[in-house]
Amino acid sequence: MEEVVIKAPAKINLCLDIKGLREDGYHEVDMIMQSIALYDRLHLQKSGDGIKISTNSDRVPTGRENLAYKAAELILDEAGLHNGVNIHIEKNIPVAAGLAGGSTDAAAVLKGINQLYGLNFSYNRLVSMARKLGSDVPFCLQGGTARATGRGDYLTQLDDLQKTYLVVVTPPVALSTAYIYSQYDKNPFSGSIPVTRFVNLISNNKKITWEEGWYNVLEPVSIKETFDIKEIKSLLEDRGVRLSLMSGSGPSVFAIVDSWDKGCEIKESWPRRGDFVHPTWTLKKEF
Ligand SMILES: C[C@](O)(CO)[C@H](O)COP(=O)(O)OP(=O)(O)OC[C@H]1O[C@@H](n2ccc(N)nc2=O)[C@H](O)[C@@H]1O
Ligand SMILES: Nc1ncnc2c1ncn2[C@@H]1O[C@H](COP(=O)(O)OP(=O)(O)OP(=O)(O)O)[C@@H](O)[C@H]1O
Repeated sequence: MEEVVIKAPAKINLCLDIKGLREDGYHEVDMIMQSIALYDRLHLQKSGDGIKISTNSDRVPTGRENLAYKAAELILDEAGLHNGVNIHIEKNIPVAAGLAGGSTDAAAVLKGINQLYGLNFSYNRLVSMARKLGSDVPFCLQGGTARATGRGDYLTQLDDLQKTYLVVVTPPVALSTAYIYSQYDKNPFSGSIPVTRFVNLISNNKKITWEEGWYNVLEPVSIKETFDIKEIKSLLEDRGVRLSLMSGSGPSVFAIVDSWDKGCEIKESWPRRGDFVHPTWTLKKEF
């Protein structure tokens, strides 16, 4: 095989709680993650000399800072291979938007190089590489619906949801995950999110029924940084959605809608010109 093309889906956080600060400086989280049908597409090609990144986006670095580059370097090194790879990232996921764009590209590179060079690394071996690359990368490797604890890298796979339609809205502002977590510490959430209850509800119903209490504790922090989030939430609620929530460290906001058509209707009538409005749906797990 000389070339592979891998789809790299975005994720949303259906809820996100923070339990405290860990000794390693990261936050202990408890969240439910969901992969969605909004994809980057990675084209991987064998090459003799080094790792090269190209992309259609002017927001994505093409050097060592790219998480896809780091993933390629790591897996080639673990395999003891001196060969290289050319990676073209067709970027569709908004950047620095709370949708794990970089993390999913990294996960796709691990899978892609495993296939391209026939390395036969086990899933568990890929997970341990994913952990080294970032907290969201292990989830991006498996997809579907999962509870994530620890740094976000300790996963409990949940049953797949029934196909659920969503709309994701991203304003044209980037938020740094590290900055949002650091701001959170100045005013931490005093309550607690009943994540176990939500996990049980999802497992019993195979869908999200949006009872009281679904929340992302980073949302008020990011709202302070950018008023767009509040405006988007109120526009979504005006359009009849039951609940809208910020994903990850933001600024993307998502809402469940009854049908694909409803998502398209929201997109077509969206009044804020600079926003990225994406009707989409939940995905099932990959591994
Ligand atoms: C906000 C989320 O996207 C929710 O899924 C994740 O928690 C962030 O995951 P990520 O982007 O893969 O994060 P990493 O690349 O591991 O870390 C970026 C920075 O975010 C902060 N960070 C991240 C994860 C975590 N559990 N606690 C943290 O405090 C740290 O300052 C870290 O330096
Ligand atoms: N392959 C990549 N795609 C997008 N951004 C990348 C990539 N590699 C490195 N980056 C850098 O990472 C930063 C964060 O981008 P990314 O899209 O991963 O954020 P995010 O979706 O908020 O992440 P998360 O939801 O995991 O916190 C960007 O500002 C960009 O400079």
